Amino acid sequence: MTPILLNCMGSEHNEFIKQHVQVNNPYLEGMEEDILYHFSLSNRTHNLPEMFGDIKFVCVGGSANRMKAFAQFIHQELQLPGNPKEITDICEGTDRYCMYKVGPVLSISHGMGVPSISIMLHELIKLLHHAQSRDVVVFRLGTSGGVGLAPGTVVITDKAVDYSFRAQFEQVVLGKVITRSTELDEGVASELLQCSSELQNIPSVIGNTMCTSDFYEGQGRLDGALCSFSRAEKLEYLRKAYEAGVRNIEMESTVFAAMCRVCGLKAAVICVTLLNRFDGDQITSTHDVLTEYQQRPQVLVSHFIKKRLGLIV
Ligand SMILES: O=P(O)(O)O[C@H]1O[C@H](CO)[C@@H](O)[C@H]1O
Ligand SMILES: O=c1cc[nH]c(=O)[nH]1
Repeated sequence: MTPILLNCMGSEHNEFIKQHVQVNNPYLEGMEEDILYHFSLSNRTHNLPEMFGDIKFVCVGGSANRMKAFAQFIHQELQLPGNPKEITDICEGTDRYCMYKVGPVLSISHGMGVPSISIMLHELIKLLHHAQSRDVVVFRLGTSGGVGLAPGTVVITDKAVDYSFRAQFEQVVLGKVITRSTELDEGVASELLQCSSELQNIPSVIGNTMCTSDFYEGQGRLDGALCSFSRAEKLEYLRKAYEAGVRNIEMESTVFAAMCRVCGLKAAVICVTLLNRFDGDQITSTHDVLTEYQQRPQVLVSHFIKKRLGLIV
């Protein structure tokens, strides 16, 4: 039964709603088969409860290589049997996204930008629903441009905000704009900050994250193929963003927060900053430095998962 239809049916049902993933679409119920096209999976051809029913943590990030590396890393961290190098891509039937399952952890890539992550999230949320997964926490592990922070700082998002610093995501549906809230789970964010204080070399802050639909002009960069503003205008916009609590800029957080929230999934965004945007636009750190920065959100979330699983106190 689709939880959303049970909304007014008493406390037992409310408990069911809290734990399960709530797809928000009455038409799904009547479909004989649901093909998750971009994952190359279907609820008829695959036993989704058997494959994914035990998932408790989903980690998503833009790059396929990063999410494979994360899957191998968490395999080692959880000391699971088998060779982490031999983990296979569940979505190998498509080259849109990659997906690895490591015990109770799912690691998935989502590409760059709101349209790419939103397609992935529709299919992920339906997958978790078909699999009857319960009590799932979803993390976005990403990279970002810092606003007034030293490169390498990990930002745990308080609110995901749009270009006007509003905690909302606008989606055009049938020619009309639908606005959804982008607030994330406060408890998970503070648990993550606590985890960072227990680790060495993961400088972390809680702050707002601005989500844009472009890396260059959309983030106020002066180094794109097009630039329609002055250096002074760029710095003024970043100053206003800083005053509104923005500490980093990336390209997926608002739709990620909005979709997880509507579907009853606890979610967090953890992005490392690659540069301080007050100092420049080009990413000049060496490959090795950038690789180490990108591991920081992974180390933080691994600590969180191990604590939640009771593997460390
Ligand atoms: O590092 P990822 O997760 O891809 O995230 C950030 O990096 C990409 C831009 O380089 C955008 O997708 C942005 O959100
Ligand atoms: O400046 C940056 C760096 C990484 N990702 C972004 O979206 N912006």
